[in-house]
Parts: sequence; C-alpha cells; structure tokens
Amino acid sequence: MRFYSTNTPDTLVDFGEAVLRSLPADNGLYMPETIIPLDDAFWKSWKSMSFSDMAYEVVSTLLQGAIPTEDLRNIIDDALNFPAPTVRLDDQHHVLELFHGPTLAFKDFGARFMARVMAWLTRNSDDPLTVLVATSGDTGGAVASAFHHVEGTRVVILYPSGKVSGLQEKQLTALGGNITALEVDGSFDDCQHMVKSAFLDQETARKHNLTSANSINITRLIPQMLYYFESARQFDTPPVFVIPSGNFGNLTACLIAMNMGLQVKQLVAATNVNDVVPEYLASATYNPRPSVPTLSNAMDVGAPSNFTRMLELFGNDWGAMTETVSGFAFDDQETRDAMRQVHEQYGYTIDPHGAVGYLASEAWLTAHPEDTTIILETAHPAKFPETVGEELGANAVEIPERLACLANEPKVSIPMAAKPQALIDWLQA
Ligand SMILES: N[C@@H](CCOP(=O)(O)O)C(=O)O
Repeated sequence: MRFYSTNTPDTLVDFGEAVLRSLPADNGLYMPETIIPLDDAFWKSWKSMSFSDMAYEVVSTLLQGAIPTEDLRNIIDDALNFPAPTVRLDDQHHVLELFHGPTLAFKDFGARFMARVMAWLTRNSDDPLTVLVATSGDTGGAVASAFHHVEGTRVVILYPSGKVSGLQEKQLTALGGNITALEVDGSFDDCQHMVKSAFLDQETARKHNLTSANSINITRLIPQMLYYFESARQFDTPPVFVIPSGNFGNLTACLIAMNMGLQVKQLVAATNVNDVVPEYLASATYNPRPSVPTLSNAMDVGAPSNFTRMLELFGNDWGAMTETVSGFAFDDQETRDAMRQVHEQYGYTIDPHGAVGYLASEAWLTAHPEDTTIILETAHPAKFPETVGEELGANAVEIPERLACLANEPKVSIPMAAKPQALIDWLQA
C-alpha cells in the first residue's frame, strides 16, 4: 500500500512514512495510491457483521496488508471500544452520536486509532516522537487523551487563546505529563499555519521527529470512515449524511468510504459563517480567509486542510464535486434558534455544531422532503455548558464525570505569539 503527495503524484511512500511524516515536504497531502472497492462477499454480509469484523474488513481492504491481521484487529478493537449510535428524531432526521468516547467528541475515533498505529510503527525504535497538533476545540483534547502517558512520545498542542470552550481548554491543559499546551495569541488558522511551518522546516522536523495528529495525517481519516458504514447499514436506502465541517477531514473520510463502495445519496457540508467550502460549491471560487470566532468554535477554520483532498477525489472538477457534495452555512443566531427548536420539537439536546448540522438538514429537506438525513453530532453538548445553559436552561445537560472531573484542575499553558518562528524557537530551545 503506497501513498502519493497531492503536489507530486509520482513520488510514492509506504504507509509508515505517510503516517509518521504526516505532511509531505512539498506541502501537499498524502493520498492512497489506489482505493480498492470492497468486494461482493463484503456487501453480502456487511449488515450482519459485528462492528469489529466490519471495521477490520474495511480497513484491511484500504491498507492492503500494511499492518498484519492480528495487529490490525487489536488496534481496531482497542481503539474503537465505544459505541456510535444512530438516534431517530423522526423519519427525516437522525442523529449519529459520535461523542461516546473518552473526550466526548468524534475526534476520539481518529486520535485513539492513530496513537495505536504510531505505537505499532515505532515499536522497534528508540527515537522519541513529537506529536504536533493545532486545535480549534476538540482535536487537542482527543489527542491529549489518546497519547497521555504513551512512552517515548510528547504531545504539543497549539490552541487559540480565548477561542475554545472552558471545558475544551481543560482537556488540553490539565493533563500534564507528556502533554504540553501552547496558548497562541491568534486564531486556529494561525495555529495550523505554525504547525505546518514547523513540518516544512526540514531541520526542525527531523531533529524532533515531528509527526502530526491533525487530519492532515491520513491515518486520522481511516477510522473516521467506519461510523458511516455503521450508520448507513441500519437503513434500507442510501442516506444523506449531514456533516458539520471545519477542516473537512470528516467529510473526506466519507468520500473515501464512498470510493470503496459505500452508497450515500448526498453529502451535505454544514458550516458556520466560516463558509469557504459552501461558497466554493456555490460559485466555483475558493477563497480561504482568516476565520472568525463563532459558537461552534471547532469549525472556525478559514483554510480547511482537507479541501486539497476533496479536489483530488473529484479530479479537480467543481461540477463533479457539486453533484455529490452540497453546502450550507449559518450564523450564531440561527444556531441558537436551532438548539431551541430541536429541544422543543424532539426533546433532544444538541450541541452548537450539531445544531448547524440540523439547520443544513432542514435546508436540504426543503428541496428533498422524502430523504432520510443523518446529522453527525460531533461533540457532546456538555462541552458547551455556557451556550447550552443560555438556550435550554442550566439543567438541560448533565456533565459526564470524565469531563466534570477536569473542571477544577488547574490550567497549565505556555503563552505564544502567533508566529511560526516562535514555535520553531520553542521546539529548538
Ligand atoms: N475542528 C478541529 C480543528 C482541527 O481539525 P483537524 O481535523 O485537523 O484535527 C478541532 O476541533 O480542533
């Protein structure tokens, strides 16, 4: 199994290099050389398989032997040991709850799988790894949790000061040990730019054995395919997936699943006002720009990393992309209104990101009223107690113990200017 860089398609690397190097030196993104469709035997039995067996079939087909059978099975079973239920609101609206992992966000799927794959890849090496990650809210906490106490690994998380929720911040800053949080005086885009610049500085990348836990790393997308299979197999007809989106790794994972044969009627990208992809879908013009802060902060991304992979999967054909992917964007007032509406209509407490998804499902259903939509609920509402409390009352959501226990832990972070050189200097010091 080999991977190419989107900027230099004829340079191929193996799985280990794609994962550990994470970002190619030419600043492209790694893509699988071939995406092999699942065979008839799989489709005959996929609906009755255990999650573990189905997951193994999907991942092993994609990876083509890059990880031996028993090791891959262990990685999958150990990493993905929590459920992803699809909850029915009514015939048109379903919610795929991706917040049942340790940090209450869909990022647990990718981070936990990645931590185990990296441990497997480096099992015979003594070189310590530095896992660099930029977060707008959820990735950082999931990566911190997945790599906490992993020997030979230090995790460095960059996050935009004042632009993540209080509990999200605790998930990044309170664990200590091998986890360090850098509090950047800037936006998520600044953090992401700083991380990418460190990777492109070959000396720094080599000296510190840098690897990325963001969705620029192809391993993040592999387990994220699995919940689309899990949810879709519960329906008789191909569903519409509505995907709250920031860096667009989640949507790209579904596109890879579709390339393996998963039948999906449409992908609906739901964004807040950081809407460069819905704008591209409407106008064929891609205009990345600085993000603005919103209530759905994990989606505050102005230059989505995975847009490059989306273009690649559609052969740079805007028309082809619009046949499969639709996009809608909503502001904070609409998000608040949707949280109340979902609560009043269904008695369901949805978080601000899921609320943006709900609005997009409504927009889609206006023109396609017979469709079945599945909205990805990417984070637990308890991660946003301020907004949920303001809209639905203080008792609308109980904070699970694994989050509540962080509330009184001290925040430990290192302030940093939003400059790539500041990160490089800090790493070198
Ligand atoms: N939405 C993310 C931003 C980083 O995205 P990723 O897909 O590269 O991890 C977050 O919650 O941090």
